[in-house]
Amino acid sequence: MDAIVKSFPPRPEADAEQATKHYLDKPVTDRPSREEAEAAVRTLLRWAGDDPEREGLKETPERVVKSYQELFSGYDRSPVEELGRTFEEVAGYDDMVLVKDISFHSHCEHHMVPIIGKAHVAYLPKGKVVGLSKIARAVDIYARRLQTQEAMTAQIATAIQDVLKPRGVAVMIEAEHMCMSMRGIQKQGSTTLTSTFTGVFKEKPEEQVRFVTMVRDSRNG
Ligand SMILES: Nc1nc2c(ncn2[C@@H]2O[C@H](COP(=O)(O)OP(=O)(O)OP(=O)(O)O)[C@@H](O)[C@H]2O)c(=O)[nH]1
Ligand SMILES: [Zn+2]
Repeated sequence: MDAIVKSFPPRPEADAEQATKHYLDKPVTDRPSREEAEAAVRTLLRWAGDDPEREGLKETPERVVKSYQELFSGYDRSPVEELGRTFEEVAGYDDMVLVKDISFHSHCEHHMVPIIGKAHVAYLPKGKVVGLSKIARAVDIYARRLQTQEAMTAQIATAIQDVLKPRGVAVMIEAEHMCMSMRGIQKQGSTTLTSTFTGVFKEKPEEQVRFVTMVRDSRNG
């Protein structure tokens, strides 16, 4: 927790509770050196039963560490910062904004194998809107961390609710977990659906229905 607090200074106006939430938006841990990370990959290669010194694997630890930097780049980026760039000139538009079929690749925190899916994110604006790409960026940042689907769904909704303060947020994620298809129970093609609602979406079931219908309709169309 100390490392987290030090790494991400609070905005001056934030009170203590908000500030804690804000830090958690961008977790930071004490990182090993690149050399230590490469040594860990060599250990795993040996654990898998191969020889890290053979020609084809010589540069693999370096490649794996580089690819981890990309696959887990979400730890170095802040969804709150991305969502902070809002604008108000939308001619009074205050109905649902839905960004659907945002494809993502994540990794499950239990097995560190891929979760591949799509996120559908909607909000009901109150005064201000956010650039559409910023919603997809927020999804991407959370996806590029170790995740459970439930946590990722909640994190996206909370970030949009906290930063944009809209009348409500709806998030639905559908994903395939490779830890269920490649190993373990080995069920290919099963999809997990999660959804979460805040504000008006939470209070009014008809708004939830409208969200789900729009997600489905846009898919069929
Ligand atoms: N709720 C939830 N579970 C997940 C997610 N990703 C993976 N899991 C599950 O996490 C569980 C971990 O179960 P454990 O019994 O601790 O680990 P395991 O022996 O590898 O489990 P099996 O996958 O059943 O072989 C499994 O049931 C996975 O299917 C996720 O995003 N959400
Ligand atoms: Zn898993």
